[in-house]
This record gives sequence, C-alpha cells and structure tokens, in this order.
Amino acid sequence: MAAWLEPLHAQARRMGNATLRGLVDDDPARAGDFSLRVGPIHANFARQRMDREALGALLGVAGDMALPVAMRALFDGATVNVSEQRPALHTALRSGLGQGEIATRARGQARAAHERMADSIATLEASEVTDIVNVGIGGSDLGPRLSVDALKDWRTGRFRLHFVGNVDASEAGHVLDGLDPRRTAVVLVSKSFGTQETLLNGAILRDWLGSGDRMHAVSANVAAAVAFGIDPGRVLPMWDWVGGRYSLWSTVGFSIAAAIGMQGFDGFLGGAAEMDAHALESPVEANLPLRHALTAVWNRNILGLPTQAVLPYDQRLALFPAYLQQLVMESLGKSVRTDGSPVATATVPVLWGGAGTNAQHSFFQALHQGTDVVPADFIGVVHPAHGHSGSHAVLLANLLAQSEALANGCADGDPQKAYPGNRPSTVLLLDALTPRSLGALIALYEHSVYLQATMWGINAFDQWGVELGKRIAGDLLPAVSGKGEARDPVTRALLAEIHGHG
Ligand SMILES: O=P(O)(O)OC[C@H]1O[C@](O)(CO)[C@@H](O)[C@@H]1O
Repeated sequence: MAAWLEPLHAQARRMGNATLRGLVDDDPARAGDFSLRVGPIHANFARQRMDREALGALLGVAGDMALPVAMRALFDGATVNVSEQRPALHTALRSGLGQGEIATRARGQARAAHERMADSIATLEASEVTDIVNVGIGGSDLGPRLSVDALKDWRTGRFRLHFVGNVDASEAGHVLDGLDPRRTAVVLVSKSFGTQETLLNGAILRDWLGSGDRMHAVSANVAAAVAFGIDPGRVLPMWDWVGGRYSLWSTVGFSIAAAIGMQGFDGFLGGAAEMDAHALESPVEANLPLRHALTAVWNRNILGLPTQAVLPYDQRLALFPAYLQQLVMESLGKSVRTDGSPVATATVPVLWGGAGTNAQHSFFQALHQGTDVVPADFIGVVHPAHGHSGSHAVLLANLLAQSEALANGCADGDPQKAYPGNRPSTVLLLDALTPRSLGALIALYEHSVYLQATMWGINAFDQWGVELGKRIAGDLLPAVSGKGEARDPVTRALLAEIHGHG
C-alpha cells in the first residue's frame, strides 16, 4: 500500500461505523461548512463519508504531496505527459495564468488559431450554409457533441449542428439523410489525422459533398489534412501540447463556436478560465477541484468503492456522463506509474451515469439497494431556461430527495423494503446552464482528474491502452473481408459464423 494512504486509512478506522446521518446530525454546521462556491457553481460535500478530522488529514496529504506545486507545473507547461514527452496545456487555450516561455508560446498559437476559427465561422455565416457536420471521434467528438447539446438554449440558430463519430456508416447515413450537400459544411476534426473512423467517415462526407469548398479540418497534422484534399486555408491548427480529451477549448470546439457564436464560445472559455484561476490560486482548504479529487481518492482508495456515478438532473447534460467517461477513464485508467513501476493503489473507478429523473426509473434501484455502494455526483441547475416552474421544482425535489435517500436510508421491518443508506454523494449546483457555467464545470472535472493522477503517480495525458485493439483490428481486416485467416481460434470461430451468414 502507498505510504501516503496510511494516515487516511487510520482516519477511516477511527471513524469506525460513523454514518452519514450521524455525521450530519452530530455536526450542525457541517451541512454548510462542507460546501464551496466557485463563480456559478456551488458544491456540497456534506454527504461524503468523512468527518472534519478525516478531511483535515486529506488536506494534509494534498499539502505533503505538493499538489498546488503540481498544478502550477501543469499551467506552466511542464512535461506532465511523460511517456510522450509533452506538456498538457489546455489551460493555455483559455487563461493567461501559465508562466514562462512554453505557456506563453502556446497562448500565442491558441490566440492566432482562435482568430482563424472566428474568420472561418464568419465566412460560413455569410454563406448559404445551413448545416454543419462535425466528423470526429473520442476527444474530437464528445466535448463538442456535449457542449452543443448542453447549450441548446444559447444557440444563435444560424446553423444546425450534426455529429458523425462511429465507423458504423449507419450514423453518417442517418445524419446525411435530409441534408442538402450544397448547404452543408463539414468539419473533419482529428488531432492525429490518422484515426481510421474519422478518415473513413471523412471520405464518405467528401464524396457526398462533391466539392471540397465546404470541407474544413482541425488537426495537428496539417500536411495529412491537406493530402486528404482539404484546402490549406480551411485547415485550422491544433497542437501536440493539448490532449484530445482536453481539446474542446481549441479549434476542436469549431462546432460549439458555430452553434453558440464566438461571443458564446468566449463565455465558455471564460468560465473555464475562472475555474483555472481558482484551481491555481485558492488555498487547499477552499479549492474545489482539489476537494473533488480528494473525495474521489477517499472513495476509491480508502472506502474501496469501485465505481462512480454522475447524475445530471438536467436533460441538456444527458451526454455529460459519456463525455466524462473519456475524460476520467482514458486519463486515469492506468496501472503503472509515470516511471513504469506498478501502482501501489487502485486507480480509476468505472464511471457511469445518466440523466435524472429518467435514471431513477432504470438503475437507481441498484444505487439504493444493490450490494455495491456507488458514490454519486448529482448535478443540478437552479434556474432553468424554460418557464415551467412546476416541472423544475419537481426535478430539483427529485435530485435533493435521491441524495437524501441514499445518505439516510430508511429502516423497515420488511428487509425487501429497507434502505441501508450511508451511500455518499456530492451535489453540484449550477446557477444556470450557460456557456460560462458549463466551461467552469468541465474545467472542474479536468483539474480533479489531473490531481487524482498526480496523487496516484500516473500520467493523465496518454492512452496507450487503446492501441492494441486498433492494431489487432488492422491485422484482422483481411480475414474479415474473406482474404485471410485469423490466428486466434476464438476469433476464427466467430469469423466462420460471420462468413456463414455472408
Ligand atoms: O483526434 P484524433 O487524433 O482523431 O483522435 C481521436 C481519439 O482517439 C484517441 O486517441 C484514442 O481513442 C483519443 O484519445 C482521441 O480523442
């Protein structure tokens, strides 16, 4: 076991069987004291299974591990992505807090690309284009897809936005169905410009458009985009210093900016910048991303909870769990430390979730009475963008009720009807769902992920685990197409079945 976890385990032992209900009842100030506010986000951690002393120990660990120093290193462009020898400067895309030459240069590149993106969007706005299709996958899809969906109340209405990610061509087919190629622009987003799915979908879209005039690209590999047939004037740059899953703040956010306008996009960046300043400058005891990260580590390593649920009580945030699955699980799904040695702690929890109240009618049964305790992040929005105050009151009442029910449980003489309770959750309340608050919310999770990775000694910015499957798929392609044999016997048997139906 990692030595830094020992005092935390000692805290858990001291707390013994303390329950959430007991913690709140015995400490009347806890409900308010265990909360933090940053700009448009209020966070309440009172229903996490730690008392003040345990929290103090966690904050002590944060200091001992020099987490504030690690945060400064991130902003200043230290080589935090060790296996690829790169910085991870997503903060330079939205705030001016990074010091030194590397961060300054990145900011300059980001500013210039941002201006070019604004010009491209202005040109499209002045054209006859009515629809824009974002073609990309993973980080080149999930962030833009989430943000365009979440900010639907902020859309200018100038364009309809569409997304094609899956190599399953039925997605492209269904998206293109009903679109007019003469009034549609395509933006091919791929940091590497080597992602098979995106290149195949890009080729489908290129053929469908019949002209390269409305084909745009975003890539760190400009030469490959040009070789693909995209006019160099329509290729917007990104860089190896920004990770794909951290890239929606860059030109990768083209579709977001097209949807909500450059002013809206700047508000989105501004919200993230607000969280950046807070993450970098606020003391450990008042630092929201740090508290979020310490809570995650406590739940994973001290309480041994293997999964984490994210439960947005806002239909506009329904894609947030899917977005976070990449951010969290691609970043933290590691078993070796940055030096290659095995980790001495459990790392990434399985992240899952869905929008309330719908999820209450699907998997909440397991949250309340299943044998695994699942910590949850509830995300609510105080002011809706619609006028149906009655519905919104019901939505918020359900959010509050679920967090309360999970924590307090309910005894019953009939064991089928008893709720064990003592199930932890955090409640995040956004004043309203705006570009600013969404930017701040995403940046909160980004920083939390980085801090968790720092505590575990792992690299949050590489993803070698996705390569093997890609390689095997490449090797298997001839066999799937009936031009070869698979080596693996199970795969061979499955191919026989597939071909038997051919
Ligand atoms: O933007 P690209 O280079 O097409 O990559 C898409 C995605 O593929 C991955 O490299 C691996 O799944 C992700 O990290 C990335 O966001």
